[in-house]
Amino acid sequence: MRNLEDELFPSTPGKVKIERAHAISRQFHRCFASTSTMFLWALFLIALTASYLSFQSFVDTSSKYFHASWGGMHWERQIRNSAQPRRQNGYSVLVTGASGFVGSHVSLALRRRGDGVVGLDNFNSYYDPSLKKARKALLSSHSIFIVEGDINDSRLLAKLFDVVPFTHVLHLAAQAGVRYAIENPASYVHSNIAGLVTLLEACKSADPQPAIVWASSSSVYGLNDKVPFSELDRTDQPASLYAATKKAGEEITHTYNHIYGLSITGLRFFTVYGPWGRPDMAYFSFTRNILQGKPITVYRGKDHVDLARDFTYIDDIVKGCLGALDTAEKSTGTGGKKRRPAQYRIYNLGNTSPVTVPNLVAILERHLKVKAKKNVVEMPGNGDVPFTHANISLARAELGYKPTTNLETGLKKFVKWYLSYYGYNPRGVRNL
Ligand SMILES: O=C(O)[C@H]1O[C@H](OP(=O)(O)OP(=O)(O)OC[C@H]2O[C@@H](n3ccc(=O)[nH]c3=O)[C@H](O)[C@@H]2O)[C@H](O)[C@@H](O)[C@H]1O
Repeated sequence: MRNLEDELFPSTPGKVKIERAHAISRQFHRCFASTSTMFLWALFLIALTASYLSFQSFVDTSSKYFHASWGGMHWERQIRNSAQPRRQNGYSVLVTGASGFVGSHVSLALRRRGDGVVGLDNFNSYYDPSLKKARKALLSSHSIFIVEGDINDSRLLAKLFDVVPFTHVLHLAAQAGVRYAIENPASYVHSNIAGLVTLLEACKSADPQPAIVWASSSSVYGLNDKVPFSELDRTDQPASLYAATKKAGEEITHTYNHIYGLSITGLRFFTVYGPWGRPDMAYFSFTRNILQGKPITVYRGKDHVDLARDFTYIDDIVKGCLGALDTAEKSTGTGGKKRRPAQYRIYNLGNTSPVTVPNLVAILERHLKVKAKKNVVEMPGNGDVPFTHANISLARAELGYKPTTNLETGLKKFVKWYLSYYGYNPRGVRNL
């Protein structure tokens, strides 16, 4: 093999001077050419790296701007893990509103029995988001991943269905609260109408289409005075915008069932209460005020008639949700087209034993061992209805729904949780 020295100084005598000069010149050019090629390559690589980095930063920035905190391989892996059932024939359930009161409870129940759960929640500030974050942490400790995002985000929904073939969607994300609709009507339209339609659009296009169980409300019975409320009763007299959006939800879901073959089950929840509940609800805010020695406002109906609610304990509601998921048939559509009629159901999930608001206060006083400072006023015309009372025969027969917790027991459990979560501040309270 010839080495570099042989190349530059050939062994043939006579030609050596000229050839040597040519050889040096050729080699010099070759060397120069290869150095400049290398230099050009280096420049090219630097330019490539720089443009790749700036493209990455553009993607990151736009991803932050357009769809907050989702996307990427790690994120997808978390979604898949969380959705993975841990029992035979288990479900993969997308739970919207998973950091909410009912959503967090049902997610945990599903996970405990071995179903896969992925949560979706926008952590809005309708009430203290730190409570929602605490629920998220609880779910996280049970390996349930919650995506921070909005049901109005169609790209996010499409991505979720792309990553996981969800068998069921438990749709609980909503703008709740009856009286808040006076203050912020647009938020009800945004979540309960537009958000619902966006979610249904994603479900109809998903392959396979999931079966959907979603939260309607006892408020759809509005001003009805025939009790107990049965699913066949009229629901065309809503007393609040909240009720009207839930009623609209029932009609909208019917349309998607009819056109696209989505399997739909609507659950009319009756004033759900319990540990990890919603701070905007009466039993919760009364507890806070009673413990802080602040007055509570108790509404009273016409002719001094007490208001009453069919208060329903969270564990019973969870069983109702599981019963609905377990009896839901598959959706029948594919590629956005219905192949045959799909299941469409609506059930009351109540307790069937209404309690008046003054009685609710008396139970709280007993459990808290503190007397409430009551301020009784005429019910303002802000969306409230005088009473609710569920007929649950249909849910009992078809979902195996059987509530077992009365208000006395349920509030005892709530108070125990409240004191352990928030602690007890005896400043200014008066013992019974
Ligand atoms: O079943 C439902 O579909 C709804 O249930 C719940 O609504 P409501 O039954 O109205 O519960 P909640 O606010 O606890 O008021 C309870 C009672 O206390 C009275 N009430 C209320 C506040 C107050 O300051 N004083 C008072 O007397 C009030 O007049 C009422 O008589 C959910 O919030 C709602 O999101 C929806 O899910």
